[in-house]
Order: sequence, then structure tokens, then C-alpha cells
Amino acid sequence: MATVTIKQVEKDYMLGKTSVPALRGVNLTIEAGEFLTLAGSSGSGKSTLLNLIGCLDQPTRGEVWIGDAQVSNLKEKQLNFIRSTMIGFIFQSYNLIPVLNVYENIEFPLLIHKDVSAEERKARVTYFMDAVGLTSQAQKKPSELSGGQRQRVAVARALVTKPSIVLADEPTANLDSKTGIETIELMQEINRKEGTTFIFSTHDPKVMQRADRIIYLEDGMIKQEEQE
Ligand SMILES: Nc1ncnc2c1ncn2[C@@H]1O[C@H](COP(=O)(O)OP(=O)(O)OP(=O)(O)O)[C@@H](O)[C@H]1O
Repeated sequence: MATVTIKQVEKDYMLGKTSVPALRGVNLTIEAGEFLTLAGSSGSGKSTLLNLIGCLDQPTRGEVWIGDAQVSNLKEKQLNFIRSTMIGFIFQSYNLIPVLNVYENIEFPLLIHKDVSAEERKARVTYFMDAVGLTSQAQKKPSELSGGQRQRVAVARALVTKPSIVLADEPTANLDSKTGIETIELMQEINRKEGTTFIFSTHDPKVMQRADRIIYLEDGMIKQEEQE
């Protein structure tokens, strides 16, 4: 089954009284387990599309489906449920909590999942902290880590709730090229192992080449697509 279906999606932002078209008729189907990137120059609509898939915003026209739910029809409570159970987010600026250590940052999104026992929580945090190679840094605060290590904490934090989709808006933008590619390779390894769908955006051609499918956006439309 398709994990994400985008049908004739348009998104306009209002800038004062002027309407700015950010997406202009996008159609896209993403299957479960894909490792896909959104490419395109600044302003082409990558973040807007990721925000719609992440249920952080609603399209002006058209439909966004996550699994079998059309998200534009859902109330805030149902959107919250989808966001917290089906989707993991990784941000350009990591968004870690400075006062929490590595272990606690990874654990944090699980604390609202009352159905996950303390034992299961510990097992999951331990598993994903190991998967991103940070077990030896468990007690460190984000300020004591390198950029690449911080982004690995963010990857583990996005995965700990076992979402079916992970969204990453320019996850390598603040990393040097080598660390950026290592981060993408880590995401790819998890994609292969866990079957999690990854959708990320990038400007960097070296990073984009690591994806199995590249969707090129231009002026709010899909211009071209490449598949490995
Ligand atoms: N909140 C907003 N209000 C008004 N216009 C916006 C808003 N967010 C985005 N836009 C406009 O929508 C268009 C698409 O922006 P978007 O951020 O989706 O592009 P992007 O490809 O992610 O760019 P970048 O690579 O710089 O992040 C741009 O013209 C942008 O200026």
C-alpha cells in the first residue's frame, strides 16, 4: 500500500494581501519502504511539501493521504495522533533538548506513548542509541557532541517511536560533506533494516545521489524524477 499519496496538491501562502503559490499541482505516490529525496533549488517547494506530508500544514487545494487517511479531513486530535505514531521528524538544526543527555533526548518522544512500558522504552532507546553508534556517549549533553553526533541523536529520536515514515528537511545542511554523507548512509542502513520510509530534502548533489528515488521540484511543480 502507498504510504503517502499527494493528489493535485496546491499550496498558497498569504504574504500580506498577496498570495504566493508554493506548490502548483503536485501528484506523487510514495510506497512503503522507499528512500526518497526531494531536490530543487531554494524556494522550489521542498519544505512546503514535507510540511504537508508531516501533517504540520494543510494544502490549499488537493488531497494528502497518509496510508488510508486523508489528512485534510482530520481534526487536530487525529492529526496529532498520526504525527506522534506514524511520523518521525529530523530537522536541519537537530532540535535536541540542551538539558537532556543523549539517552534522555532519544527517550523523550516515547514518554507520551503511555502504551509503551518502561521496560520496552529502555529496550528501544538502547537499541536505537546503539544503531546510531552513540552508546558510549549516552550521558553527554548535546553541547558536548559534534554536529554529526547531534544529528545521529536526532535520527535515533525520530525512530524510537517506530514510525512508518521519517521526514527530514535538509538533514545535512549544517554538516560538512563527509559527515552529511555518513548521516545519509546511516539513514539508508536503517531504511534497509527496519523498512522505514525515508523522505528527505537536500540541495547537495552528493547527498541526493544516495537516494533510491529523486524527485526534482521547480517552482512548486515536479519537474523530473529519477529512480535507481
Ligand atoms: N510561511 C510562508 N509565508 C509566505 N511564503 C512562504 C512561506 N513559506 C514558504 N514560502 C514561499 O513558498 C515558496 C516555497 O518555499 P519552500 O520553503 O517550500 O521552498 P524550499 O524548496 O524548501 O526552499 P529552501 O531550500 O530554501 O528551504 C517560496 O517562494 C517561499 O518564499
